[in-house]
Amino acid sequence: MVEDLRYRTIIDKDGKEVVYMAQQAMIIRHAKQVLTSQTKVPLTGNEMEDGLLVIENGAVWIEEGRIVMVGPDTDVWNAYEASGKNGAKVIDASNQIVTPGLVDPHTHIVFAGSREEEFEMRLQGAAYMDIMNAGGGIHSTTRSTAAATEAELETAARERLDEFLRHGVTTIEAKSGYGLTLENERKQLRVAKTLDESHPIDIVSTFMGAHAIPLEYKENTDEFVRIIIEEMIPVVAKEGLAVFNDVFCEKGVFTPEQSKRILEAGKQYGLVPKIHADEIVSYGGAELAAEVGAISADHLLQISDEGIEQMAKAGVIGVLLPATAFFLMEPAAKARKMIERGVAVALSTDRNPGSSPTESMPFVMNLACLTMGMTPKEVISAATINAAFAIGQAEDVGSLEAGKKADVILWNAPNYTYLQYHVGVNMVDTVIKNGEIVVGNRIVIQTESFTVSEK
Ligand SMILES: N=CN[C@@H](CCC(=O)O)C(=O)O
Ligand SMILES: [Zn+2]
Repeated sequence: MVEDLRYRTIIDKDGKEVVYMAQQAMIIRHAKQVLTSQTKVPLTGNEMEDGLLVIENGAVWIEEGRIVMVGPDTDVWNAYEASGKNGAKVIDASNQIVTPGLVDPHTHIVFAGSREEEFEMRLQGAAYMDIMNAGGGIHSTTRSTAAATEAELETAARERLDEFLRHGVTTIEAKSGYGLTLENERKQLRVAKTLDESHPIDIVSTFMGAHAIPLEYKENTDEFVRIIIEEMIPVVAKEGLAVFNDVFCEKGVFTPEQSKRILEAGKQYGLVPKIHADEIVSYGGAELAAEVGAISADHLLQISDEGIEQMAKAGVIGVLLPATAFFLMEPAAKARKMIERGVAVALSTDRNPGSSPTESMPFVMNLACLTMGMTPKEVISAATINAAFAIGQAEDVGSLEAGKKADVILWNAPNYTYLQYHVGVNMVDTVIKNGEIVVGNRIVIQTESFTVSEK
């Protein structure tokens, strides 16, 4: 059957299919507030607060999947009328706020199984690392992922992506790391690639063969490091399966010295370093991130003062994962200290089956305020533009600026503070990806005779 490109089918919140007519322009009008930023570099210090622009009674003009103009409603509407065009689909956002599509810069979404039994063990006092060292944790998910077919992994990850989308995320990073053999790492990365090509969410892939030391290499960890460097990285890079190379630099996993070798080897093949740093103990991961020129260092629950200084100096983005700290019942990262000392902070779910089984960036944003003392404005900067910088996508996403992808979220909230204050609910009303409504069932006012009909 030939697809009729004049029509688009979307799934509304009740799971009902709605058909609407696709057309060139879309204008979101009368938003209570449009939140965006305009910057060529990650926002740091006071700029995380002041760099977030609040346009009262704002509008966004979209054409062919890109943003044409953002500003006060009258300015945008006058410019549209002056352009001599008509036929735009107009969305009334008068009870809503509008933000860029959220960016999640740290996820592990391609895996099989779940680990609720470990959750129960932890509730009874077991430690996350002890469970892993006893052959559970990451090893347990590695076993279930090895047993799953590519199609099964794709189905499971697609459901997670749908949940992300319903929570306002339009771009994510996805790591491998539940393979730990070349074949199984490639399997995960191929699934991420397929999903990037077939799901509305854009996916940027990270190779993370250095996620755990397989049990059979426990006594000879350097041999596994050699395999990653000599056998995995060259193939993954050659096949174009990843942009970034990540290491779990942690006591009992990869030492800073091994992590450095793996990250430097990735650089030789064009893979940009990222690091899981200072999560459980202070281990020099932040300092290493600065030394190797990592784009980001993530977790940072136990970062040292020296690590903060060096990350700020080297321009390494700190990706903070407050849902992970919350779920592991650990003290939150010191976001205030990092922001005050000049580290650009981004936020992420860290979606994975062991330490953060959530697809909700709004929940992460709530936690960032409540457990790390970030302000509502800082939180939006961290979940949009700084998150986009943390995965090298800021030229295209992370803010509502002319020329960028039209990834836009309409929230059922009267102002940006309410978004953080109304805790634990999903206030996403509409998700627009590349100029198309992909979540939501909007009342659309037509400026011409276009129709919206239900199947
Ligand atoms: N800490 C290391 N890796 C993941 C958890 C992976 C898992 O437990 O399955 C993280 O970022 O939290
Ligand atoms: Zn992680």
